[in-house]
Amino acid sequence: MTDTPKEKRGPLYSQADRDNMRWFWSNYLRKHMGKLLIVLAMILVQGVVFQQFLSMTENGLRVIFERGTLRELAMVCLAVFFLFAVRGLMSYLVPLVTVRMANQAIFEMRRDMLTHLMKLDLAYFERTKSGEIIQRIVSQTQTLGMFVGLGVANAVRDAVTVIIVSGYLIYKNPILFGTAVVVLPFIIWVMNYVSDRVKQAQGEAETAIANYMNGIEETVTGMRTVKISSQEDMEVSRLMQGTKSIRDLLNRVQITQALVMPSIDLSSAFVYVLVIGGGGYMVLRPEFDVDGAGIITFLLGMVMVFDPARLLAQFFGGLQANLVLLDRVRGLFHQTPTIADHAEALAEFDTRADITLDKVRFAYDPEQPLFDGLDLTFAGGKVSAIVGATGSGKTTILSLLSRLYDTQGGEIRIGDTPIDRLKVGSLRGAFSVVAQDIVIFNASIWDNIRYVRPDATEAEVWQAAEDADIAELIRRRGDTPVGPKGAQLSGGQKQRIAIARAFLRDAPILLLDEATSALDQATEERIKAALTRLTKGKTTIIVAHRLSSISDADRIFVLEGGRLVEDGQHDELLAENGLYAQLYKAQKRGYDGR
Ligand SMILES: Nc1ncnc2c1ncn2[C@@H]1O[C@H](COP(=O)(O)OP(=O)(O)OP(=O)(O)O)[C@@H](O)[C@H]1O
Repeated sequence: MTDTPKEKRGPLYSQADRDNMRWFWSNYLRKHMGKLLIVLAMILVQGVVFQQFLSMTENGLRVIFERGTLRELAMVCLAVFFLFAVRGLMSYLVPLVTVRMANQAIFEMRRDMLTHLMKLDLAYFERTKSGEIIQRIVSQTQTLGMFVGLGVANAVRDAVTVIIVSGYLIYKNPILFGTAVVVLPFIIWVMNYVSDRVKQAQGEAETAIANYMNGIEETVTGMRTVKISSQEDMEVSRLMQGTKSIRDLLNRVQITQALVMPSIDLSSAFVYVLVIGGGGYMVLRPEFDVDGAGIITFLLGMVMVFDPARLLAQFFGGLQANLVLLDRVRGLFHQTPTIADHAEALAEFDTRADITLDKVRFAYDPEQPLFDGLDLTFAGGKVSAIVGATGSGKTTILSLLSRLYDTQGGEIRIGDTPIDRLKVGSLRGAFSVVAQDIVIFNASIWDNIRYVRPDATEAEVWQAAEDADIAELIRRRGDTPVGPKGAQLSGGQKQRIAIARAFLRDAPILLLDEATSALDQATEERIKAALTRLTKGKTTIIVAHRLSSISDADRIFVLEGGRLVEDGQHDELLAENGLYAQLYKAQKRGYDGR
């Protein structure tokens, strides 16, 4: 899973890249236009400082070589010092503004990402690796922020310096400058080559890192299985494959980027030779009217152009990598939820009404439909149970009721209202759920229970904890967090937290999916009385394998391979002598040891 497939190489500055930059600009930067203009002004001052420095140096050299006095020389030195002090001040002020601006942009982008993430369908999280999501929100946004905050500001400063100083050099000696520019096509070619390769390698590196993070997460969270099966060495070698491909990819990115500097150095050496040779020739030939001070200053100017040009070239290499990141980050916003509020969605509905599945069609995998026209009605205010072999679709029915997935045909109604005409929040607010896969956060048991109703009073939380028979454990553990995913708790303790949540939430529709399967008989008996109180007057749907625990349900639905094969009360179903009776007898034999 840590293999990194070779990705298709996209064009440089593609339409998508331009769209992404426009998106970033209009959402996160344009609002800081005022500050950006101030930054630009400061950057212009920095460029002008260099031009002034050149002009003063030329004058200073003439003072030295020709007619100068010590006083004049001192004045030139003072002025140069002043100029660089101004440039230094700007170098401090520019990041002061840009860094805050970029961090604010990243802050807002993360806020938008998290908000958007919460809206996405459950299906998105089932097909997307968590490492990929974490990487987008944590490291890719961070790198982008640093790039925007410092990288772009420096690049603008360097570009301004190159333009102003080049402009000045063209003005002073267009022939010599024209000679120097011959290296430009070579530099552009190198830059394109590097950018192209960086873009592809960066894309592959990001995918490899996402897989890697996911692999580590799987290993760490599955450590119990790893240890019991003595697979530590296999896990190390599996993760080392990812470690290796990241090393190789980063080598590729960075070694390619390292091509930039020597090519610029080579070009600058070429240009300096041209300037010294060509300039020297001009000084020696009277028809050019150029003196030594002019040539030395020109050479100094070229040095001052090449240094920022080098950084600028490096910036364009980095820009490709960051465009890849921007594309990944924005990719999250391209994911759209399908389960969302209808334009005229209702907030109020009769939560005690019957719940009807009417010709429901649903498939996780289009090739293998699970329900193909399922009809059944859960009576409002009564206890219904769904039984059937594993994989027959029991949990899926519960998921469809609360719109964790949408049906692909037919409809589900509460009373007369189809559930997709209700506000998703109102619909889900009507459910208390004890699910099979209980999610426990690394907080105290108390906080874990209160999670489903943060406004509950202390007394209400204690009451729910007492009802679920977990209060004693809370008293013993106090505020100690329960470990990642509740690792320090037993299965039964986790289940009791989930039951306490259902008590605390006290919503009108109760879904219990194998809610007491991990409890010992004595604890189950203790909780059962409280659960019976809880279900009073509520529409309750219970999924259970242990048929003895649902024998007093008002109605039992028996599923087989996504089809409803029987329904009725316990005694009726036994009398029918069908699938339910078979399952019941098989379990009874199992318990009796016969
Ligand atoms: N998120 C999912 N993505 C793809 N397939 C799924 C998903 N969840 C369940 N399935 C498949 O759908 C079928 C029904 O699953 P479901 O969990 O509803 O069965 P169940 O009757 O509740 O089983 P169990 O008694 O084992 O809990 C199974 O074949 C399962 O593999």
